[in-house]
Formats: sequence, structure tokens, C-alpha cells
Amino acid sequence: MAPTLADSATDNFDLNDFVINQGNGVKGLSDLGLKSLPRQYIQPQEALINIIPNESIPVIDMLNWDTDPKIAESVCDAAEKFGFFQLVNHGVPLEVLEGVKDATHRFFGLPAAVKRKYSKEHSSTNNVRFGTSFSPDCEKALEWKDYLSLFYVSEEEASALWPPECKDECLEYMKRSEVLCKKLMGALMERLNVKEIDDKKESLLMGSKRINLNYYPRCPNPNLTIGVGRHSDVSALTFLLQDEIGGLYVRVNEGKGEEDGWVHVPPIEGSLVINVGDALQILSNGRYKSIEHCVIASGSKNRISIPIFVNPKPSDVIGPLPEVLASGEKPKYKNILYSDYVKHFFRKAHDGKKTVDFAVAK
Ligand SMILES: COc1cc(/C=C/C(=O)SCCNC(=O)CCNC(=O)[C@H](O)C(C)(C)COP(=O)(O)OP(=O)(O)OC[C@H]2O[C@@H](n3cnc4c(N)ncnc43)[C@H](O)[C@@H]2OP(=O)(O)O)ccc1O
Ligand SMILES: O=C(O)CCC(=O)C(=O)O
Ligand SMILES: [Fe+2]
Repeated sequence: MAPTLADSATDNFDLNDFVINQGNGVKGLSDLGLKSLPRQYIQPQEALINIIPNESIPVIDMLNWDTDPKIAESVCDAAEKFGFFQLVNHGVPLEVLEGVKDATHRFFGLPAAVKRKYSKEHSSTNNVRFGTSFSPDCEKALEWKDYLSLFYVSEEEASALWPPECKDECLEYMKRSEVLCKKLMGALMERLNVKEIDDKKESLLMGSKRINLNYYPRCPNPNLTIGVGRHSDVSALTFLLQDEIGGLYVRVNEGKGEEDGWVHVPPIEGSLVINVGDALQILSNGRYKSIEHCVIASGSKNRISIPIFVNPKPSDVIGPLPEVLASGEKPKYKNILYSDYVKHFFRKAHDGKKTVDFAVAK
């Protein structure tokens, strides 16, 4: 029999089994109609954030990209100063974005028994994974988020293994964002004196892709928990599509002597949020910065977001690019196998920007 709200309030209710093992996720908990947050989700005080009102990250209009070089300059400036910006008129059609959002709701609306087939324990491949929180085995408190993570290998593999409820829309969104990705990477590399993106650079900058579908159900007490804890992405660049609910926060002014805190990234219809990941920070020897961000769930609505993580290939060795060091600049990071870097990230709880320490030159 399906558990009821009353069951969930008793000590006999095995939350971990219900949420993780049975595949109900936090969506299953939220659907029970909980009135208070289960203790497993209560975050320590230091995990909660100080929000700075009236500040924002840049919004860049790409409409005249081909004729106005100032737009590429703004992208590079934003990547250096903020590590985060929003793009409008980016060329990815609105219907493609709406299609992948609908597909996300379709996937998470499936029965737990169907979603569970894609969990770490049951999935037929490491490239398709349904899960909840981030790294439940290592976390002091769980995060209020379910996700489906799809690592792209080929059309054929995706067609065979990705969930039929969302695979076409995910592939279309990935394909239709490629031109944008190349434009942004081209501009960012030009500023670093990289004259040509040859095959080696292409692999380092965009040799692998992962798309995640994130689901943050309505939360009975969003101020005591976190949707996604503070982290920086391990990608080179992330292309994030969010819905109209809001809840993404970005850290600003860290170590700058001004008020250190978090600013909201307000949803703009049809926009994409772009952020620099650790791999690009390392490749650029710290010129472009990956920035901490986190998500607070909504107290009244279910929220979704869909990041495409554009990464080096797992087998690539990443380190500061020769062009960046050509002037005699000292390397801040050592060379490191990218898959080792990503494994290090996934095997611990979210911990701000600490993953980067793994690559710091001694
Ligand atoms: C989920 O919530 C998230 C996710 C994020 C993600 C931010 C990003 O920037 S994702 C982009 C990461 N880059 C890549 O995926 C490209 C490179 N990929 C690889 O190198 C490999 O595919 C691999 C990720 C290292 C996996 O290789 P594999 O040989 O299959 O290794 P495993 O032993 O299976 O996995 C290692 C370790 O990681 C855990 N893990 C694997 N995949 C995921 C996943 N998609 N989500 C969560 N965790 C994953 C796996 O369980 C293993 O840990 P164990 O403890 O079980 O050993 C940002 C914020 C979020 O909240
Ligand atoms: O949901 C969001 O807005 C951000 C999610 C995120 O940071 C991630 O998946 O890496
Ligand atoms: Fe992220």
C-alpha cells in the first residue's frame, strides 16, 4: 500500500528506503503533502545563505553578435568578472526549450517503479542515472532535489538507453545549442590568445557533454533546507535552462572587500544562464572563474532546471593552456586527468569551491 502523510510522521517510516531505494525521490515525499520538513533535510546553519538584494549578474543580448564585436567582449568580461551571465536572443529556438521542459515534467511524472530502473543500482549503464540529492552517502543533510543525468556518447547509444519520455527533446536541445556553444568558446579563446580551436582544443573545451534534468518539488520549509548545495560546476561551460519559478543564487564579491553574499538569477523567458566551470578556470589559469551557486526550492511550486554541461573528454589531461602561459605566467594548476577530477567531485558532498583545490599546483 502507498504510504500516507500519517505514515511519514512516524518513527517506523524509513525515509531513506522510501526516497532512495524505492525511487520515490523527494517528489514522492512532497506528493505525500508533508507539513514539515523531515529532519534528514535540515541543513546546518552555515549551509544557509546571506542574500544580497538589488544586485544581479549581466544579461547579454546576442541579437547582433555577427556585426557587433562588443557583444563578444561583454561575454568575455562577464566570464572574467562574474563567471555567470544570462543570454537572450541566443539562437536556440523557444520551442526547443519548451519541448525539453515539457519532457522533464513528463519524466518526473512517471511512477517511481519506472524511474527507479534508471537508478545507480538498476541502470543498465553508467551513462544514465536517476537519483536524489547529490551524493547521499557522504552528506550530513540531504538536498531537496531529484535528477536524471544523461552522459552523451552517440545518437545510437542515446536512442537505445535514454528514457523514451525525454530522449528526443534532450537530444534536440543539445544539438540546437551547439552553434551557440562554438560562438561562446571561440570568443573566450580569442581573449586568451588561442587563435584556432584545433581538434585537441575542441576536445578539451567541448569533448564531452552531459545533460541533467533537475526536479525540485514544492518544499514544506524551503528556508531550512537546500535544493542544491553551494558548488561550482566541474564543466568547461554550463548552459542552464530554468523555468519561471526562480531559486538559483550565485555568490558575489567573494574576497573583494565588499559584502560577500548571494544574488538571485531571475528567470527571463527564453533566456539561457551560462556559467564558467572548473575545467575552464583551470585551462585559462584562473582568468575565467567558476563561481559558487546554489538553489533554494520553492514553498509553493515545483521547479525544474536543465543544465547542459560542456566538458573536456574524460580521457583528456587538463591544465593551463600553453597560450595563457606564453608570456611567462606561472601555472596555478597542475595537469590532471579530467575523469579523476570529476570522480573527486562526485565522491564528496557539495562543498563550495573546494573541488578546485584538487588541481592546485603545489
Ligand atoms: C547530480 O547533481 C549534480 C550534478 C552536478 C554536475 C555538475 C557538472 O559539472 S557535471 C559534468 C561532469 N563531467 C562529466 O560528466 C564528463 C566527464 N565524465 C567522466 O569523467 C565520467 O563519466 C565519470 C563522471 C567520472 C563517471 O565515470 P565512471 O567510470 O562511469 O565512474 P563511476 O565509478 O561510475 O563514477 C564515479 C563516481 O561518481 C558518481 N557519479 C557518476 N556519475 C554521476 C552522476 N551523473 N551524478 C552523480 N554522481 C555520479 C558515481 O556514483 C561514483 O561514485 P561512487 O561513490 O559510487 O564511487 C552539479 C550539481 C549537482 O547537484
Ligand atoms: O537548478 C538550477 O538552477 C542550478 C542547478 C545546478 O547548479 C546544477 O545542476 O549544477
Ligand atoms: Fe551547478
